[in-house]
Amino acid sequence: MTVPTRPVATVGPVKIVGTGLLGASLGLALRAAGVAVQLDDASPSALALARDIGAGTPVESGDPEPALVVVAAPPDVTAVTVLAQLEAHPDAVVTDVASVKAPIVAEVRAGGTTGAGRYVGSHPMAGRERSGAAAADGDLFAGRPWVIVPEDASGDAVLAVRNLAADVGAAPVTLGAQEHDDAVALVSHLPQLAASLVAARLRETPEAALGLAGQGLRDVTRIAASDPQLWSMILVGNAAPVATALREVRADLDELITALDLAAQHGPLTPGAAGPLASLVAAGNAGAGRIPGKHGGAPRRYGEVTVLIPDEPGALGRLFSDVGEAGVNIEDLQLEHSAGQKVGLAVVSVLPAAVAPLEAELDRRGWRLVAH
Ligand SMILES: NC(=O)C1=CN([C@@H]2O[C@H](COP(=O)(O)OP(=O)(O)OC[C@H]3O[C@@H](n4cnc5c(N)ncnc54)[C@H](O)[C@@H]3O)[C@@H](O)[C@H]2O)C=CC1
Ligand SMILES: O=C(O)C(=O)Cc1ccc(O)cc1
Repeated sequence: MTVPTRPVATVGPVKIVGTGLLGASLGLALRAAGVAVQLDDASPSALALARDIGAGTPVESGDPEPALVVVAAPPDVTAVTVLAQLEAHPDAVVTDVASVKAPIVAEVRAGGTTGAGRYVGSHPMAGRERSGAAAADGDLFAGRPWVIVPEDASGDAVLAVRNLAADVGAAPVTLGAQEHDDAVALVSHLPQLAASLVAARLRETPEAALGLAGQGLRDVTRIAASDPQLWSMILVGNAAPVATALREVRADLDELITALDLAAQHGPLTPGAAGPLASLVAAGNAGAGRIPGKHGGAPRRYGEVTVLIPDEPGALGRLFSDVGEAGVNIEDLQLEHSAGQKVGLAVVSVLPAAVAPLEAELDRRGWRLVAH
């Protein structure tokens, strides 16, 4: 049995319906906190995988009634699943974690259930570009905001969902449903489309050009690997705010294209060519500087140590063993290797406090470190 490491306010059992990335990550986090977790999924194989990674136990008839049900299914089936769970568990609080809130809150309300006061919409602002329990991570929610949308819910129901968020290390933030959807259009949905738009241009880019790609392209396109089906549901679910954001981008794009056409036709020093470009890059500086955590805001979860890896058998194994002997745990690893290069880069994510000692130890052992 998992031994809880800190006091937990969540009263179990917690039933998780939808045991993919979000559901299984939540199950892992709750199990680690010592809370009983029941799992349910429309897909038997998804359910079995979540069970096998330790996210909880598949629900069975005769199980104790859950105190809290978390619906972590795709957005298009979320409202109907919430309504079914409110009916199936008349004393339970029911929440969901879908990435859009206004249409789901409206559909639950329109469902005419007597249990609407037990429903609290929510959205952990934590995820990744992969789906399914295989990508689950019990630390996914640590330090991340978790939006709570009380609307018509009772105070007790809201408290249960706030406790859930806090117990898995997230920071509860209260918002109205539309307020949430307007905000995520800008901070989550527009970035997804921007990444996809840039990455889509690469389909026919010559390989020789792709071989020149550096960290900039990788940074901008990381989330282009997201699940198309999930994201199409999210985007149509938040259509009006996303369309508004895209129109604003289109106005900026039109200005940039006009300036570039001027430069292309009349030379780079043509009046009116450079100004709009500099303005846009400066506006980007100002916007990026406001992102919490990037420049002096909330701390990042991990620090990074970047090491040059010679392209020879066993080099990576040697690095792992040296990191292990330095007493440091590798939290994540990214490998960058350009075609035809004799070296690659290993970006090793470690706890922030381990960065400096690890760099010193790897340097002492002869590794070439790359400064950020
Ligand atoms: N992927 C991400 O980064 C984030 C996703 N979300 C939200 O979390 C929810 C789940 O997303 P993921 O875990 O990424 O998706 P996923 O694809 O990894 O998992 C979804 C699971 O729901 C199951 N499912 C589908 N229909 C069902 C139904 N009718 N009843 C029960 N289970 C059903 C699927 O079999 C699958 O196992 C979505 O609503 C999404 O908007 C929220 C924050 C981040
Ligand atoms: O990977 C990232 O940077 C994310 O921001 C993940 C994410 C995806 C979807 C959400 O609804 C919330 C968070």
